[in-house]
Amino acid sequence: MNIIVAKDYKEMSQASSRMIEEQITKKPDAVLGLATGGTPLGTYKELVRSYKEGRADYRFLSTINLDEYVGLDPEHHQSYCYFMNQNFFQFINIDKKNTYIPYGKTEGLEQECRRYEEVIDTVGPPDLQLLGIGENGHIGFNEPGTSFDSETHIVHLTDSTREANARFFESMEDVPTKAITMGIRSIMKSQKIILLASGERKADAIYQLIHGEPDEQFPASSLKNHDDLTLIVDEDAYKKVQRKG
Ligand SMILES: N[C@@H]1[C@@H](O)[C@H](O)[C@@H](COP(=O)(O)O)O[C@@H]1O
Repeated sequence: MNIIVAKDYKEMSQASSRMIEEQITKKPDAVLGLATGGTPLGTYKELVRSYKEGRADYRFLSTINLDEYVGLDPEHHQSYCYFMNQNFFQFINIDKKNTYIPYGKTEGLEQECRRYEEVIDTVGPPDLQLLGIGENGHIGFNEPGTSFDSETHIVHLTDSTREANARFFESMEDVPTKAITMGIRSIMKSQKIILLASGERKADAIYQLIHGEPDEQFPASSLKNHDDLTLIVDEDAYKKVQRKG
């Protein structure tokens, strides 16, 4: 595992966008695995800047997102589809038909999971997967206890994850209770993985990721079995590692 400790959120975002840009420069038709949440927003901002300044071209790029809420229309303001358009896709020259996000509004959820895993296997697997991390160690929406052998599946969100995401909704009742997520095995199919973490809120999770053994009770620890993992964290998220060594 490579670890890059950035001074703050901005430097963390710059370091991750640089790695993504290198990937696209090397392979313009690369496939990127993308994440939502607050953490990667700065990275998307930097990538938009690169496009505007003529340093990045996304014409041939494909993207595969990690997850989506069940029951939300893609146009819903809190859907991850909307998030990606609002924060990234609308500002760059990506071909929208090459952007993949699970469809959460379907009646046939199991079928949607199988379809999505096929997308990962045929369009992807991603050359590079960007990840955030939940305070309880979740990646995508893979909550503690998820099998390391899991592929795309439906999850019941834990109260702690719903609470952490409630800030984006009008009230806690509006936060969906289920989501479709790439599984741990699906995520591990990527060639390279970058995991981002910022802020003291993530310090315990980063400590456990670095020092713990792979354990299904802490989903991010599965990544320790990947041979090309880079953690990019800011000093606040790295605080506990630094303090305890
Ligand atoms: N499904 C997403 C995850 O992909 C994300 O990593 C996590 C952390 O979010 P944040 O980056 O806002 O802390 O939130 C959600 O649960």
